[in-house]
Amino acid sequence: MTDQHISPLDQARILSEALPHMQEYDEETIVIKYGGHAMGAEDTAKAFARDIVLLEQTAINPVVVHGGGPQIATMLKRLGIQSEFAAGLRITDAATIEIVEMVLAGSVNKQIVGYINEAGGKAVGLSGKDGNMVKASKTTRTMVDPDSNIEKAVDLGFVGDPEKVDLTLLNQLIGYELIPVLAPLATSQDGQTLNINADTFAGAIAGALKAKRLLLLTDVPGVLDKSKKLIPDLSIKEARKLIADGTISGGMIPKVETCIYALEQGVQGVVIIDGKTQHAVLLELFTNQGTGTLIHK
Ligand SMILES: Nc1ncnc2c1ncn2[C@@H]1O[C@H](COP(=O)(O)OP(=O)(O)O)[C@@H](O)[C@H]1O
Ligand SMILES: CC(=O)N[C@@H](CCC(=O)OP(=O)(O)O)C(=O)O
Repeated sequence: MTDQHISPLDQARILSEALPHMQEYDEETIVIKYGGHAMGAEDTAKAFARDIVLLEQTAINPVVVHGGGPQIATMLKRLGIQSEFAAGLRITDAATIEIVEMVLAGSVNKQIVGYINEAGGKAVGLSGKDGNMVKASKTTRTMVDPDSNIEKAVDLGFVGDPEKVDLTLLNQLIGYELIPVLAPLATSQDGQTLNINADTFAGAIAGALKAKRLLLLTDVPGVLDKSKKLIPDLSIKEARKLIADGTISGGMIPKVETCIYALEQGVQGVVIIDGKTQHAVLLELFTNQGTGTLIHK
């Protein structure tokens, strides 16, 4: 696993340089959202799992929240079920929620758990339904109808916004040095399963845990400007402006909104980074080289 081009002395120096960062995060909780697009290559996914185990080993409490949008899309296509998005959220009917749960809480969740455990960690795969962790209410959104130009309510079906996070189960797991790996599903007050955007879910978990950091791993280097150049840092005000003028669109909107929410809930540092870069998590936390977009107050 060691890089043949780095001398043993340099390896020791690199480890030593990580010490102040390890001390900064000692006993702190860090929420890492692993996006479906970032999960692509097996070697990167395994490197990600190793990074998570390394965090646990250095007395950090990692909590992983994963997505799986592309993986859901592949399964729906295979089954011949059409799927559409409104305001960046999947319109989820009764047939779709079954597949969403099967893919998220089943194959995707168990694969990440498997990789972390293979790397020597003790991951526990759950969804927000377990232990009544996340209660959600059905999402309501309005959109402007292009024909009439009138705002209309869109029925997104079984899609939810987190309302309440119960930390009992998560705190137990963290206390026993187990690594929670969470699929973004929740229960409504009347017991229905709801599909939650994984960024929104990660923000709710990070906010409730008062996490020290929230890392959102995606498939782009961070927030890009109109000429596709990386924006290294962004204030809440600037971020809102970029959403309003359309520079930030699609799946980047819930991501940036999650960052704003998490900051307002007291999470200290929130970044969007490229999860396709090997060891993106270690680079971000244990080196002085921030790689993606830092969003701040
Ligand atoms: N300003 C922007 N900067 C970077 N990405 C953007 C921007 N606006 C829209 N996007 C899109 O957002 C995508 C990331 O969101 P998404 O596909 O939901 O990722 P994930 O699966 O990681 O949650 C990028 O691949 C890109 O196509
Ligand atoms: C309501 C809604 O849109 N839910 C998402 C949940 C998965 C997700 O968010 O995955 P990524 O992070 O990989 O995009 C969906 O069905 O695709």
